[in-house]
Amino acid sequence: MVIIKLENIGLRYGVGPEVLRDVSLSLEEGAFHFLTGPSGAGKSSLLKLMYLAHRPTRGLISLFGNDIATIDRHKLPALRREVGVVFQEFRLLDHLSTFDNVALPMRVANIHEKDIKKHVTELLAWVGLKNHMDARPSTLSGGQQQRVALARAVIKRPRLLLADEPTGNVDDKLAVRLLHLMEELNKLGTTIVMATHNEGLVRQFGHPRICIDGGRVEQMGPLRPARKAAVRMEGKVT
Ligand SMILES: Nc1ncnc2c1ncn2[C@@H]1O[C@H](COP(=O)(O)OP(=O)(O)OP(=O)(O)O)[C@@H](O)[C@H]1O
Repeated sequence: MVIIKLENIGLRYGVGPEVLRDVSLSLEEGAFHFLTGPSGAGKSSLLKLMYLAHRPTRGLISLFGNDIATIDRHKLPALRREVGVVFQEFRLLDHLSTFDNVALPMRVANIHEKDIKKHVTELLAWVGLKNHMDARPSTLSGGQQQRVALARAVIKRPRLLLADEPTGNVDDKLAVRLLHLMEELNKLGTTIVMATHNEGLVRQFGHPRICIDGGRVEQMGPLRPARKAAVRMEGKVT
């Protein structure tokens, strides 16, 4: 199944120049792609389009088989809830603790508190934040906040994960650990697009890349998953 499809997309901010031009791509369920390209190339803009945070100036987007231009606006929040997203600026809620930030998507989905406690505690331990569960995000380091943002994005095991440099603020060892977490999620069926400047990680994990330069997709590896997409299963992420 095609998870997201972009056809001849153009995007401009206000009256500025087009920052994305003639972008067409289609991602199959279970794919894992690195999104690479120089600073200012349009990686964040592309991820925000895929999250439906921006509307394209031209072209078509279809998410989980729904044409975004014609879909009933009331259905958009439900679609977005199937997408996990890590923004460069994290967007954590500072009036909530680390635990409550990560628990939020599960609470919105009315999951039982007992299950929330179990899953959130396990996931925060996995990302090395066991001792910071009660901390407010503003008291954490940049790398710690980034891990909270990633944990929040994956806790409900989204169908699609869009991660904008999710390892940009952590050391290499932790970056590899976070990549392993994303690989586990991918094996369980989540389609992943991860923007990164870290060529070492791209080489080590070897997923095909979507390379963007000057707003154009320059080069792409195979868009189908390298291995058979795993069936979605119940259970925990870690
Ligand atoms: N909100 C905005 N308003 C106007 N222009 C914007 C806005 N956001 C991004 N741009 C412009 O769009 C272009 C692409 O920016 P984008 O942030 O998508 O690049 P990027 O590849 O993610 O860069 P980086 O690797 O530095 O994060 C840049 O020229 C940038 O100045």
